[in-house]
Amino acid sequence: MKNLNTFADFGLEPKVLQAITELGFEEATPIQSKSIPIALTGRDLIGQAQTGTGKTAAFGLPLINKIPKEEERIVALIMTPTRELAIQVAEEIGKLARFKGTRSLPIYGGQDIVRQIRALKKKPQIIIGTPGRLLDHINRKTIKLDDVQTVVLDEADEMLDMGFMDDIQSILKLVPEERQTMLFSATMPSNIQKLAQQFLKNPEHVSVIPKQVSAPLIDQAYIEVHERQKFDALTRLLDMESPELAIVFGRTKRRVDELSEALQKRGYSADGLHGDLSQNQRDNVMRKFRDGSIDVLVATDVAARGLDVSGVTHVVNFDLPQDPESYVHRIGRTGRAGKEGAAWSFVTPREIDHLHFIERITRHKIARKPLPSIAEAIEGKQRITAERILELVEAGELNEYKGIAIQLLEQYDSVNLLAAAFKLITGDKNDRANIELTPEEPIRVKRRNPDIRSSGRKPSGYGNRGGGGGGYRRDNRDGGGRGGYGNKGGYSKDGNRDSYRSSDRKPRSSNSSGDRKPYKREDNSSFDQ
Ligand SMILES: Nc1ncnc2c1ncn2[C@@H]1O[C@H](COP(=O)(O)OP(=O)(O)OP(=O)(O)O)[C@@H](O)[C@H]1O
Ligand SMILES: [Mg+2]
Repeated sequence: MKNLNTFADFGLEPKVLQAITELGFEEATPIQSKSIPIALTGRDLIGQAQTGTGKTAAFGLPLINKIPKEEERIVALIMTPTRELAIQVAEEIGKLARFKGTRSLPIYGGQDIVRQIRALKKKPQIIIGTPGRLLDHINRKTIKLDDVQTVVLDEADEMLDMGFMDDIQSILKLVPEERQTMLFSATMPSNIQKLAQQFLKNPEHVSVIPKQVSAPLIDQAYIEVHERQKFDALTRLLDMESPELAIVFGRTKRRVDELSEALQKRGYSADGLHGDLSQNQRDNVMRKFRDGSIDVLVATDVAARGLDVSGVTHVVNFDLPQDPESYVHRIGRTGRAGKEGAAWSFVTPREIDHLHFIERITRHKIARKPLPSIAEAIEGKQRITAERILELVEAGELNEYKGIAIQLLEQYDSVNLLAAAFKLITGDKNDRANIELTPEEPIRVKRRNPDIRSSGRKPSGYGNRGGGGGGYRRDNRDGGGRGGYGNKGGYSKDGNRDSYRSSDRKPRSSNSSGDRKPYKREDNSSFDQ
């Protein structure tokens, strides 16, 4: 995150600078130093920068700076694709606005609407919301957008994707034409340009994506496994690597449920997140993950975009994602704000082509690593246990336990005693717990025209992706993750984005069989700058 600019260079108000200092931001990140001056002029903006590089503050700071304290109307609107992201962005805005006192409010589906209406009476200046619930309030006339001067679409490519398009159009129609509109994401498929033409006026493009689109501090690896080996591979990996916090992505809701239950059975502190849970459950899981009371979050793509949880050292793609974008965003939950991270993907033999496709589009070679051995897993567990024991020794406060230790040491030698203690702590009583996951179909890329190559820096791909065949059986998916090729969608209107079969869904394609329309990335430049 090296940059020449300090925040003081932008002419931000002292109270805004004070918040920045308080948060410990020393230098502006490249996307911040490039986009803040432009955003402050009021120009429209399309901002692209790698995951975890501070895009939230890049749009948040100019907003906060611009809004007069005495403003009583809603003058800014930020839209996000998921509820968790709306909550998080609202929190970050809240921190940045702490000294200035700018009032912001998250508005998302699943939360008591009466409570939201009450909060809206306190005259927030910035609303951060998911499209469905925003529309709900607009229809009830509890939110009025007549005075909105700035609109931000966070995760713009996701937001502008088909599932949300109609809602966003309806919302933006109600915002005065004389406004500033900004789009941000780490990935900007080229079709976003066309969509941006509808919503933006002569936007400035700010891109700080170097050659590779995924964040540079993420060590990316894959393990070739058969479907039935995946669970053991995961537990060995978790044991070997002992992550501080890990996010494990599964393809469907059923997968996430089964996997988080199986991990719990084996003694891991894990829980699942997907769109079929109640908002209360979702909030609880996120709270537990953020405060470290669970170490492993198992999630569908609902957690792929934007989430910023410090301490996430590992991301595991238990199932490969369909889209390279999704891969970039999923692994971007680690390696944030200058920290390092590790991303592991499980790839079944039939998915190797798909992995190469992801490599090609993201312009990054993913290293192949062997399946961790049982010995490595045991060694990892012992290492982490030893570290924890030593931490306890350093911390002292062991008086209550010293009596028994002394007694035992009178009878047995210390090596045997410690070894037995290790066996007790690390030996898995539940190793034999019978775990059977419902198998998922492999993701398959239909053979593409062999002529297709990267031309210059343009990756090949989307336009030629197979639409027919392959994919997974949709009925089998239990509504999780993304649709097959023809249907990237999977949002309900309230940002509950993986509830695929929500009744209010507007599927893009009426075909439900293998003959789906290919997911339309107009050309191949999805990671173009
Ligand atoms: N200038 C800065 N210096 C240090 N840390 C920063 C700075 N700006 C932002 N951060 C922190 O970096 C983390 C990542 O920021 P943020 O969530 O905005 O990333 P992002 O670019 O939006 O990522 P994603 O594409 O995944 O949404 C946050 O914890 C944020 O507080
Ligand atoms: Mg973000």
